[in-house]
Amino acid sequence: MSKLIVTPESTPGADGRVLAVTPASAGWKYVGFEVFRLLPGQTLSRSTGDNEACLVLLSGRADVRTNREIWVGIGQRMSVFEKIPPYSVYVPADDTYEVTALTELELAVCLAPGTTRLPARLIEPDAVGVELRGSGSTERLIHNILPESEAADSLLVVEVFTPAGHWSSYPPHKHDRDALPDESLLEETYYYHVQPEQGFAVQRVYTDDLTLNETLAVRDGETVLVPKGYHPVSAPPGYEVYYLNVMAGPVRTWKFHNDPAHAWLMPPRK
Ligand SMILES: O=C(O)C[C@@H](O)[C@H](O)C(=O)CO
Repeated sequence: MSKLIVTPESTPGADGRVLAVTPASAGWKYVGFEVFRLLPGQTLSRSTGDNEACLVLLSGRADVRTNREIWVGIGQRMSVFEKIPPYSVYVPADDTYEVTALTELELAVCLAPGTTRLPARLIEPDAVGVELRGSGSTERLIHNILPESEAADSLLVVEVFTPAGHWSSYPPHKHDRDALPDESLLEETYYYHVQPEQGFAVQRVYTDDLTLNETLAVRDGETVLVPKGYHPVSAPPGYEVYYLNVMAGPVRTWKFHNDPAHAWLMPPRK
């Protein structure tokens, strides 16, 4: 198994956690990522410490409380494949959160260093930027949950639906050099769901010199680490692919560089 794939636990821990990526486990500096599966009535309580957090209700409904705020009965979709934007909660560093599941809940906790103390806030579905990107067999649906136009210290969070037989994160691009204004350095995680769930996605992660050159078959519930390099994704015919991306780095901006070999595939800018 590739070191870039993180597999979930088959049984959740006592706190409901099925998957965890930390900077230490990934061998990088900024991005942390966890997935919890909570049963109705189960509560997850955490302090954010030095990190800011974006809690994404992937599926199910919950009450969410922070030090100063409470949101009751949030969440709408019961499967990511309903393809409606999710409810999310931004929690700054030095705060706490308590999530009580009202239904079965799949919760993603996206983490990165918090430097200021922005107020905690609810990100409602209406505030999520919905975008159709690409055309033909590269058309995919994007939900910009926490883009750089919205306040946060480090985190960028986006979810992508790739129809069966389509490609996304395509043409291949990378963001692994702190060389603004041309390119930003962002670590990235990809958390996958596949429908039907026996399917798989294919993701290639490679650098120009091919010292990193992996082609991964990724299953439902797995996470791919993208520490550097280009990282295109393909959804096989018959299998719809969902992923949630978390990105963070020294500067909170997404400036990517296309693989020059394939940049000709980029649609001309209008
Ligand atoms: O365009 C897409 O299909 C999604 C990607 O941009 C993805 O969010 C990513 O690779 C970000 O670097």
